[in-house]
Amino acid sequence: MRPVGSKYLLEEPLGRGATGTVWRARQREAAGAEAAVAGQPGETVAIKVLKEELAHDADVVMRFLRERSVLLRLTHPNIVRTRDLVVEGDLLALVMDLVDGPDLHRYLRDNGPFTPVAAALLTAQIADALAASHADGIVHRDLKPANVLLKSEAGQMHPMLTDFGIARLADSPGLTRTHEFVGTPAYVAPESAEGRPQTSAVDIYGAGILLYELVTGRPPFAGATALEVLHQHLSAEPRRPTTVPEPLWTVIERCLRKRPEERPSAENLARGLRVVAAGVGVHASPDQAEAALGVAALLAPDPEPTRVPGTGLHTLPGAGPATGDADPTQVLPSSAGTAPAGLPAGYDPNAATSVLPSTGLPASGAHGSGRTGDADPTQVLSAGSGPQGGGDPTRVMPPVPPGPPSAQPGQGDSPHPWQTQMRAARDRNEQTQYLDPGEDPLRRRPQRRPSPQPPQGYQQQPPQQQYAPQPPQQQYPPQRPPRRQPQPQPQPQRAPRYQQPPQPPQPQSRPQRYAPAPPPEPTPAPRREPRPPRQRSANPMRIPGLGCLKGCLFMIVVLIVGSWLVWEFTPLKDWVADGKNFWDAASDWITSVKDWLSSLGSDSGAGSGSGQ
Ligand SMILES: Nc1ncnc2c1ncn2[C@@H]1O[C@H](COP(=O)(O)OP(=O)(O)OP(=O)(O)O)[C@@H](O)[C@H]1O
Repeated sequence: MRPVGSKYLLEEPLGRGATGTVWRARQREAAGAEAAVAGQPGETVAIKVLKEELAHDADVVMRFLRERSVLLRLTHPNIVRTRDLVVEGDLLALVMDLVDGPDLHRYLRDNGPFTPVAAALLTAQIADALAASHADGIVHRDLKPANVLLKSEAGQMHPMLTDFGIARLADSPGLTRTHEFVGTPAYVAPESAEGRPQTSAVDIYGAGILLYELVTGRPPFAGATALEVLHQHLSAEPRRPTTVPEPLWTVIERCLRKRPEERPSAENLARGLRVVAAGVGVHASPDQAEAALGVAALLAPDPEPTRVPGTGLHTLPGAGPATGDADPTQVLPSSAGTAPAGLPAGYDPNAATSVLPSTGLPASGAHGSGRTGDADPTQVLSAGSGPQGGGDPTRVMPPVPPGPPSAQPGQGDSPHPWQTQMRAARDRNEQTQYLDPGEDPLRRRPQRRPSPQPPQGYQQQPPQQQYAPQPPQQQYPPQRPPRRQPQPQPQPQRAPRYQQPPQPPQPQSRPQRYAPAPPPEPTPAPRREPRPPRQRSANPMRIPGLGCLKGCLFMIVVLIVGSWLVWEFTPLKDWVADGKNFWDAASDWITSVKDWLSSLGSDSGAGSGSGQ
């Protein structure tokens, strides 16, 4: 078990996606005031540990901190609650409520399509969640069955939308660059595929695709490659399957309009779906059936859709201006339709969250695995590799500053406010105690960078410079346009007439704003003492195979040579041996010593003999 911060212990991985790995985890102690939910020791939670390249991206880290209050206050009965955000070293993690149940993608694969009534009611709840988040200024941008978890409650399936804000966090210039989009090909709205400005209407498009898939078992647009699928989003009209009742088709068709401004608002979608569910069931009264047939009147668009900041800066080559008025039937370049080399056959359009380039790049092999280890992959395709692809799909691309750096508060000598926050967030977490690397999947990662040093000032990265991932504190993200101010709106609790029991009222807002801590003194990271070089023996001679004997031999040789030199080159030999050379004198001494020893032996022998 691996600790995350001081409050949580990772127990087992539940699944892996494009942005990270989700773990079942346990709370060690109650979280601090900065968490949305303090929790109890022993409580089980789910923790999404963001991928290393995200955690290393300064822009993502800053956004993680900046959006923490937004993510933490987003509460709705159909949204998986984010309880806490953890920054520990260079690890970023979202602590969520654990949902005990399959995700919708897996459920659909195992159980087949839903009835029209069930599909409409389930999607209505997802639309409720979208309405709440859109009202709070948050667009999901990656709505798909894999991001809907099915919580079992009193024998009912309760859809819970998850991964809120993740697309926004992952949509970093460092990872995606501006001419790409984040999303899953099968669920990507035409405007996202084209790089036009995105609004909350992209989620309605995703909901339409999801609804189609719920009643038919497959998404409406398929293809051998991700780009073929994108091509269809842009140009193909969905066909109504015979099993889909007309009122439900009306809703699907309106959600799948190419023009975002023609799609209904999330709130109207939810309302329309409930009317449809009431009117297409076997127990529907004539009035209800009549109302369902007139559902189109309920599907009014959102007059003020929530914008996704920073989108629509670039368009596809040949895709028209980024004005939102581009011809919705305009298609991707012709390279889009081909299946470039290296693409695995049987591309699963449902499975992948992608960062796709705008021009002919294939969907490469998936790398993730779902809870069951099946093909529930996510992929991040490399950008700018051209139609041939072949780039490292998870490559961290150089950040592209949108313009010349403007003087921002915090730039210069004093730390940026987000740096202060990040340092404070890191300080809150205790040092990780590491497990045996073989047991800890988090440690089986490529070489980690040295721990970031506290900032001393803002270093502007030259735009053309090859990007070497910088410690997060040393870079400031480009400034984004201000987000729409959240408007706390009471979510009307509808009384569903089917299956779903009324939802208990939820506390709507709990704005736990993250209070910036006073800037701590920049303390240099403790330097590790360099290890002394390993010595295999105390003897510096290193004569292989001789061990400690070599030292003795060395000393004997030194003594002999030294004695010889003294003997030969000083008057010593004349004083003590009448001018004999060294070797003659030495042999005389040895003979004398031997004689003396033998005389000692004979004396002791005679002594013992006389004693008897
Ligand atoms: N809060 C949660 N409780 C229980 N299980 C969860 C929770 N969140 C995610 N999971 C499980 O973890 C798996 C992986 O989640 P993740 O969000 O990373 O996958 P994904 O949606 O396929 O990824 P991505 O959207 O990044 O491509 C999911 O399939 C789901 O089964």
